[in-house]
Amino acid sequence: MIDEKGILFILSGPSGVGKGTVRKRLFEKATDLQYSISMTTRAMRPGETDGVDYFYKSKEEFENLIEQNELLEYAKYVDNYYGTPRKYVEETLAKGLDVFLEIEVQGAMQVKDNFPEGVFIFLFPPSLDELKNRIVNRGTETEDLVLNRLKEARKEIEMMDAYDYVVVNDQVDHAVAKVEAIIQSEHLKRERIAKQYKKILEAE
Ligand SMILES: Nc1nc2c(ncn2[C@@H]2O[C@H](COP(=O)(O)OP(=O)(O)O)[C@@H](O)[C@H]2O)c(=O)[nH]1
Ligand SMILES: Nc1ncnc2c1ncn2[C@@H]1O[C@H](COP(=O)(O)OP(=O)(O)O)[C@@H](O)[C@H]1O
Repeated sequence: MIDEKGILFILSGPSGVGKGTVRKRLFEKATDLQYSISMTTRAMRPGETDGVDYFYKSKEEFENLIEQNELLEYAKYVDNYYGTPRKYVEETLAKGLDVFLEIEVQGAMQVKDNFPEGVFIFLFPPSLDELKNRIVNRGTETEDLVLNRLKEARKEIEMMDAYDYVVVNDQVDHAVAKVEAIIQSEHLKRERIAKQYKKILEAE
């Protein structure tokens, strides 16, 4: 059978590289992708909406979701849990729609175990100095945490080999264009495979 499921795209990379920024810009343009809204225990920030930016959960609620195997992956990040709802992803893919995840690296590696056929995109900083600048400028971390994040980033960058694509986030628009090109080329690849499969069937 030809796989008529949608494609799962995973955008990941070190903290501060610009995952959220690139994802938001992409979704201002792309309409065919379904963004999987994550669950989190972190507090809602001003301007955020429950069910739009995240589904906000208490620690107890989140731990229940883990126990009931409701999460495709989850990770602890700065003392808060973040996770991807399994049902939404599986059901949306089954409808033939593409799903897009924007998650940190530990979570992406768990998705890889469950969905090796997913398309894994690693967002890469132009340099470690620039990564540091972005973390500092974002202003959400103390100096100690910035150093911690950079140490983590070095380890995360070593995981790059597990990904299908690497996109340098030099300028947001350039990075978004590259992600769009990846999505388009993955579709073409699918179509080509489906055509070849049809030919083989017809020849039989
Ligand atoms: N593993 C995992 N990471 C997530 C998920 N949702 C968001 N993240 C990541 O969690 C990190 C923190 O996100 P957030 O609290 O919104 O703060 P940000 O640092 O301003 O983007 C980012 O690296 C996100 O990519 C998820 O469902 N699973
Ligand atoms: N291409 C870019 N050039 C300059 N600054 C950027 C770029 N992409 C993101 N940023 C900035 O870097 C900081 C971290 O971006 P963010 O999207 O929060 O990263 P992540 O989601 O990977 O932790 C933010 O202040 C954001 O505005």
